[in-house]
Amino acid sequence: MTAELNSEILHEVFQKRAVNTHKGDYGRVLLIGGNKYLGGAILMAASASVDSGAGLTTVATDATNIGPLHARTPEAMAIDWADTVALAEQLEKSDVILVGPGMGTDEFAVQLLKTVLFGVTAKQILVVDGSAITMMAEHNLSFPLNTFTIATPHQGEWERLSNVMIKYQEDIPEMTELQRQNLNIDVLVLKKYHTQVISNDRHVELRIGGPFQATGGMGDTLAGMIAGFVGQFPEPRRATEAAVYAHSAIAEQLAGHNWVVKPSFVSSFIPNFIASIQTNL
Ligand SMILES: NC(=O)C1=CN([C@@H]2O[C@H](COP(=O)(O)OP(=O)(O)OC[C@H]3O[C@@H](n4cnc5c(N)ncnc54)[C@H](OP(=O)(O)O)[C@@H]3O)[C@@H](O)[C@H]2O)[C@@H](O)CC1
Ligand SMILES: Nc1ncnc2c1ncn2[C@@H]1O[C@H](COP(=O)(O)OP(=O)(O)O)[C@@H](O)[C@H]1O
Ligand SMILES: [Mg+2]
Repeated sequence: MTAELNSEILHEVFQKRAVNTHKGDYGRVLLIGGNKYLGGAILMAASASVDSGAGLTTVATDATNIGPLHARTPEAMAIDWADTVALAEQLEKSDVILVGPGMGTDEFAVQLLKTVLFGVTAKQILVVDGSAITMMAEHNLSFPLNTFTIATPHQGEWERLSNVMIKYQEDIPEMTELQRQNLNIDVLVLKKYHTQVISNDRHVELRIGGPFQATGGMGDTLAGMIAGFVGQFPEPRRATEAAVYAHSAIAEQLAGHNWVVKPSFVSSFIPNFIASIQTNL
């Protein structure tokens, strides 16, 4: 049976920060996404990364999103994703790269995704979400072999990627695991009511959270949290599990007095949530 992902993961992953550290010790995170129409997705991922505690967050996005990003999250840096020189420089120096939120699936986005997939190295961690997953499926692209890769599809995206309808996979966890291996995904975050996190050493299921999270941008926020967590905490499998748990734990707390929990509201409570666990360490 699939084990439950519970709050123990937070105590396992969250670590006190040594006093003599600096921002370079907490992850250089590059977030790639947000076309002219879906800029909000990458803005939400950016605030989630910053609020998670990533040391440095940089966003590569359509030029139209840069002003709004700076107005909303001045802590994040930005480049125009059409600037190939700046993009190559950021791709090289980042520890964690998230690609996909609000990226769209046009020809420019396909080429940009290919640049990322071919450009990432063994020293980096790649998080693939949203439109990037859809493009991987539509264009039969492979996840990179030598880079630790985290994929965060919702059920619709997972069906596209795995080519098997969810209803045939639901009762056979081994089937999902086989697909994960075949696709060369190191951590699969299969998002739904009771999200599953599947990696080579364990398969866990989230049993918190609820329909108050069923609102656009909730997954973009989770993707930014995962990027921020794997950038600063060791062991990316466990850090991903902690992000998945914290994301829904915060939403559940806020749902006590909110009918729907806005994704940006979740982000704004991440520092408070981590501190509340930290004080118990
Ligand atoms: N503010 C912004 O900028 C926002 C930008 N966004 C960005 O938009 C891009 C497209 O992402 P997307 O998820 O919105 O659309 P898409 O890839 O077509 O998938 C939907 C299809 O899958 C199906 N489906 C089945 N199970 C499902 C499940 N558990 N959860 C969800 N869907 C499920 C679903 O079925 P149906 O609803 O018909 O039942 C439907 O057929 C992506 O880059 C994202 O980052 C959004 O985040 C919104 C806010
Ligand atoms: N009914 C629900 N119960 C628990 N979690 C949910 C529910 N509906 C959505 N979520 C969570 O919200 C997030 C939605 O992700 P996604 O569909 O990618 O959103 P978006 O792309 O709009 O940001 C996932 O983490 C998912 O598990
Ligand atoms: Mg999504």
